[in-house]
Amino acid sequence: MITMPKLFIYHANQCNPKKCTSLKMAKMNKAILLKNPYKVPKNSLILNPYAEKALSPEDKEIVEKFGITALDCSWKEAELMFKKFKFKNQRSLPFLVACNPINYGKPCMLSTLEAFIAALYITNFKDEAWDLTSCFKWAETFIKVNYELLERYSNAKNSMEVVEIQQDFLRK
Ligand SMILES: C[S@@+](CC[C@H](N)C(=O)[O-])C[C@H]1O[C@@H](n2cnc3c(N)ncnc32)[C@H](O)[C@@H]1O
Repeated sequence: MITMPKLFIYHANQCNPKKCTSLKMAKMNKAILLKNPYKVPKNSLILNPYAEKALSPEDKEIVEKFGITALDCSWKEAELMFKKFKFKNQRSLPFLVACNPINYGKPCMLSTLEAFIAALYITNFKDEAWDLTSCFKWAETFIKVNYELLERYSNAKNSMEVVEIQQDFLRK
């Protein structure tokens, strides 16, 4: 049985609504859309590409208890947005390649949907990660292309080991 952790999205309204993965997730009842950044649940795990600490399986408890939050904004505004709001449990995702049509093939610039899929997979909510792939046709490809890395990250003990796996992969 699937027990999807709560997924929150602060939606900054900077997207093309036809292509926005967050709006689709909300429409499919996979995530809760927040219009006010101050309503972001303060203990949830915040997906921040600029955070110093990498997400690891050690974060499973936070995810289970408080859920995951992403900030859906334009990549042009993203760094500034994350500086503006002070969140508690901020984590970056380790090296993974985007498979969404806008940033296809680019490392680390994941869509909100891909970021949630990766976070769930690495914290060992794998069935839940696969379940989210129903939102877009290309989402399954994201897991398939990154499968080896996602598996390795999901077997790491902690954030340090996740970074070691990433370094080892990038060296080769
Ligand atoms: C910048 S928005 C762009 C969203 C795009 N409009 C869409 O439709 O998916 C993507 C969000 O996903 C999360 N995200 C993406 N890549 C990430 C990474 N490498 N590490 C952590 N979070 C990431 C962050 O919350 C980020 O703000």
